[in-house]
Amino acid sequence: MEAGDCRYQFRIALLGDAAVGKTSLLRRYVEGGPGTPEPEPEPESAPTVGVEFYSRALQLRAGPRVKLQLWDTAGQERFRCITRSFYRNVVGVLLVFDMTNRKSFEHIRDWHQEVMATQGPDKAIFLLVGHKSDLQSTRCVSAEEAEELAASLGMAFMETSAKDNCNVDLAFDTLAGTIQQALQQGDIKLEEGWGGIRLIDKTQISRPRSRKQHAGPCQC
Ligand SMILES: Nc1nc2c(ncn2[C@@H]2O[C@H](COP(=O)(O)OP(=O)(O)OP(=O)(O)O)[C@@H](O)[C@H]2O)c(=O)[nH]1
Repeated sequence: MEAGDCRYQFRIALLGDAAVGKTSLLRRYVEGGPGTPEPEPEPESAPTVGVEFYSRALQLRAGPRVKLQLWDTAGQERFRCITRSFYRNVVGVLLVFDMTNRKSFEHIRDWHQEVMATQGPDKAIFLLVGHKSDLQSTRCVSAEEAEELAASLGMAFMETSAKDNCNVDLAFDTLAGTIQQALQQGDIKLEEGWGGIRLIDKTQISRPRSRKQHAGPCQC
């Protein structure tokens, strides 16, 4: 599906501690869409530097086609000055923790607070993601406590695995569907100068289905 067929662009960011699996989850989603071959495994997983961009077009079940512009942010603290500058212009956020890393779960409230402080309340739609669900034997966060946290922050919770390709499409599709619903109901509005949601110019030349760019070095 070409991005030129899409009516809206939704900007979505993945946030969470370093090494929780944000890049792997995103690559699995972008490269593992319908009709595409299985993604090549990463030769070695290098930490994200600043922010990297991907995109994928999606036909919403009850709505138009949308282009998801997906921002993979670095979890490392030293890149925070770059990643923070992107929060204001997102409409959707996947808050990702590693189910085998308790600290990454405990930091979810901080990540949520970071976005809320930048955006103001009621702007972004969040989804809490417990990642690496294939590692059940070393899991140290229960589904119940993750659901409790999600409910207290007003979002849904989902478990995913990039390794097993479990719930990967469902997580992104659910978030995009919730954004579309909020747009339809007027809970989120298209605003001049805000990049979270954009109407796509139909005269735009179609671009390749996915691409990756680097946002440049940290200026801290
Ligand atoms: N078992 C398992 N390992 C995973 C999964 N997803 C990612 N990993 C591993 O987790 C490690 C970190 O993955 P990344 O995708 O680089 O993590 P990240 O959150 O993007 O890290 P930063 O860029 O530093 O913020 C790598 O060794 C991956 O192979 C998964 O679903 N299951």
